Amino acid sequence: MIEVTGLTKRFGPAAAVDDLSFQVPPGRITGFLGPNGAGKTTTMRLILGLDRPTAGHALVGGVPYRSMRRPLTHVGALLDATAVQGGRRAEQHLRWLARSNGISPRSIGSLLELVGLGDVGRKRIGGFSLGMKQRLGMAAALLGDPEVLLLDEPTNGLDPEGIRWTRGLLKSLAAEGRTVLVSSHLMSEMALTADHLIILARGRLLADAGVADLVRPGVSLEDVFMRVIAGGER
Ligand SMILES: Nc1ncnc2c1ncn2[C@@H]1O[C@H](COP(=O)(O)OP(=O)(O)OP(=O)(O)O)[C@@H](O)[C@H]1O
Repeated sequence: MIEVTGLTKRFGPAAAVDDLSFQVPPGRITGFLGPNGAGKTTTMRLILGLDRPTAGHALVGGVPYRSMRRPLTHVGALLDATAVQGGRRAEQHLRWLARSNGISPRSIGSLLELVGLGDVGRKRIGGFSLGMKQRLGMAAALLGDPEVLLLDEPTNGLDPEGIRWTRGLLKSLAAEGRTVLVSSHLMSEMALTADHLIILARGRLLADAGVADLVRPGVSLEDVFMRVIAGGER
C-alpha cells in the first residue's frame, strides 16, 4: 500500500506537486496519468525519498521509504532506466545492487532471463538500447522480490513484444497481491493494463477511479483523459 497525504513540492514559486492525496492499494495495477510536467515523476521521487516534500508525506507499507533498512526488498522502482553506469556489465550492475541491499545474487541469472536479457548479461550497459535498459531496470526493480512496484513509463522504448510482455508481467505481479503504480503516456496500453487510474495535471489530482468506471463502449481512455484534463484546466 502506498499512501500519499497532502503531498506538496515547490521548486521556487511553482508547485510541481500540489496538496496531493491518494492511496494505491495492493492487488491491482494503478495507472498514473497526466500531461507532460503534471508532476508524476516528482510524486514518485517524493515517495522514494529522493526529494524532500515542501509539505505532506508519503508512506509505503505504513513507513517512509527513507526509514527502510533494505528498501529494495520492500519497494522496486524504475524511474530513469538510462541512469546506469555504462561501463558496468548488466550482471555486475544487478550484483552490485543486490550486495548493497543484502539480497542474495542467486536470482540474477533467472531475472535476466525473465526480462529477455539472458544472452547479454556479460555485455556492458553502455551498448544497450533504451528498450534493453528498460528491461534491465525492470530486473533491478524485481531484484528484492518487493511487495510494492513504482514504474515510471516502463514501456518507453520497448518493442511491441516488450510492451505486451510488460503488461503480462504487471498483471501477474498485481495478481500475486503486490502494489503496482505505473505511469504512462500510452492511453491504449493503459486501458489494457490498468485496473485503476490516478490522473494529475499541474500537480493536482483530477481523477481517482476504476478504469471500468471511466471507459465505456464508444468512449476510449484517450477521450476520458482529454476531457478530464480540459476540465482541470478550466
Ligand atoms: N529539480 C527540479 N527543479 C525545478 N523544477 C522541476 C524539477 N523537477 C521537476 N520540476 C518541474 O516540476 C514539474 C513536474 O515535473 P515532472 O517531471 O514531475 O512531471 P511529469 O508528470 O513526470 O512529466 P513527464 O510526463 O513529462 O515526464 C515540471 O514543471 C518540471 O519542470
